[in-house]
Amino acid sequence: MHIDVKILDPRMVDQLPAYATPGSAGLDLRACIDEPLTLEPNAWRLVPTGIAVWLKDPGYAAPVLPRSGLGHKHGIVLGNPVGLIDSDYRGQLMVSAWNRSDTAFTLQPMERLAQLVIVPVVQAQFNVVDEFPATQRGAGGYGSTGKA
Ligand SMILES: O=c1ccn([C@H]2C[C@H](O)[C@@H](COP(=O)(O)OP(=O)(O)OP(=O)(O)O)O2)c(=O)[nH]1
Ligand SMILES: [Mg+2]
Repeated sequence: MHIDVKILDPRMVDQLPAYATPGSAGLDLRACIDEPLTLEPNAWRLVPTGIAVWLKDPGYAAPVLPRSGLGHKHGIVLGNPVGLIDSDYRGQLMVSAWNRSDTAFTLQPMERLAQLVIVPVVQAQFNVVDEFPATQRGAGGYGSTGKA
């Protein structure tokens, strides 16, 4: 699949999003900031990535997810826990970086901050009905099937 990308920050010219390994699902997004950005405990900031993508086809979308290293080791996750890029969005990809830890963290310019995953999407049509057919689960949830 080919996706149109616009380079909004010249530093991204030779750093286009790329799969780090042949089996990678995520494309790392970089923090296109001019100087180091310190996120105090529980602070969050909207960080530009220097690129825009146009997915174009409503059959695709792109969740923005945290990187596990930053999230687990440093508490740097996303302010909107998962970002979602619509197929018709034409603006710069932005990452809401949230320091959920109790230690300040300094983000370096061009550091890989989050990852973009391109996924298929189904846009549903809704039929309004009065009843659903019975199923084994019914309305059970929240652990209704037990623990073991
Ligand atoms: O982490 C994110 C989340 C969203 N977006 C952009 C792309 C997305 O298509 C658009 C709108 O996002 P969303 O629908 O999640 O936000 P909203 O609060 O519902 O805004 P809107 O009313 O513009 O849809 O913002 C980002 O750049 N980064
Ligand atoms: Mg929206």
